[in-house]
Amino acid sequence: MEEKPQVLQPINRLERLGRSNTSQKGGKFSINDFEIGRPLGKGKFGSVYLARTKEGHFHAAIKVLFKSQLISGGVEHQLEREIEIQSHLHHPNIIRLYTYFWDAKKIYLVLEYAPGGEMYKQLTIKEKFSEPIAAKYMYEIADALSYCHRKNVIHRDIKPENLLIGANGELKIGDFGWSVHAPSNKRQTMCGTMDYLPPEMVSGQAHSAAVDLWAIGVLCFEFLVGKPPFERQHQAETYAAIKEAKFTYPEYVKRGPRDLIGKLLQVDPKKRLSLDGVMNHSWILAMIETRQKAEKQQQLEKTASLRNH
Ligand SMILES: Nc1ncnc2c1ncn2[C@@H]1O[C@H](COP(=O)(O)OP(=O)(O)OP(=O)(O)O)[C@@H](O)[C@H]1O
Repeated sequence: MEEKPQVLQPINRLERLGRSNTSQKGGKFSINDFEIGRPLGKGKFGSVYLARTKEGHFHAAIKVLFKSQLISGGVEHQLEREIEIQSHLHHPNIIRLYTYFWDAKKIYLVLEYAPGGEMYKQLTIKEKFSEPIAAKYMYEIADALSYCHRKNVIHRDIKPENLLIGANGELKIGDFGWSVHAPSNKRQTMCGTMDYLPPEMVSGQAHSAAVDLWAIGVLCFEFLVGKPPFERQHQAETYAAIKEAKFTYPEYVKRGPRDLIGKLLQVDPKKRLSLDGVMNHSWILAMIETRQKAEKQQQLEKTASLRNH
């Protein structure tokens, strides 16, 4: 009997992509189970489309990757790890990977759809976030990473480009391409932006889950200022600044966030504030309370204006 696609089952058993490369078709579903909608974006190895299951009309984002491009880019193992890790993570601030399947040429990842789009785009439009919004995002990412670390998963590539926004405006970690199971003794060379690399990775030393603590310190700064703290004209200058955690705050950054960022951007990984410490930081708690009060007030005003009409 054919599987009904309305309830998407998470992956139970990861089939090696190496093997899938030789099989014509595989997985519980096929692309024929979906109606494909508008493109949501394009990555290095393929495109992402809005989609819904033909049965049950369940919305999802389908990432279509070309096997030939994955192979020529030498990233099959990275994808395999991304699938293996992401399929086991179930958290409100992490994009779910529901399932995947493949045909002769392509691999399809069926992902939770994030209607708010890219965090990076929002930050570009708004230039910088208000303190209550930045603090809410910081709480959410700390909560998601705390869940990952408990499962011995280190993300290693936290930056606005890898974050999406959910239906209720919540932060969602959307990309696990560089994540690993801890502990990782590997020296890693990474491509892309260097702005989020911690001192221990810049120096080519072994690293731990504390790399994610450094990255959310950089993220908090970028949320509030609109650019990362170690951005310099030349890469060598960025490296030098990272190694000494040397950066300055614009005047308008207040004491509360300075305290949090300073406690995360510690050169010694052992000295960095824990994720629990982030979630219980006085500035985060105060900002969340401010936001909740403002939302309550808005709700009251809305109810009152409805009553007056
Ligand atoms: N789950 C999703 N919900 C909504 N939009 C998404 C989702 N996943 C990806 N997108 C959109 O599709 C774009 C491409 O995603 P993809 O993960 O392929 O590439 P990327 O991570 O942005 O780039 P790269 O391939 O260079 O790492 C994203 O930038 C985003 O705009």
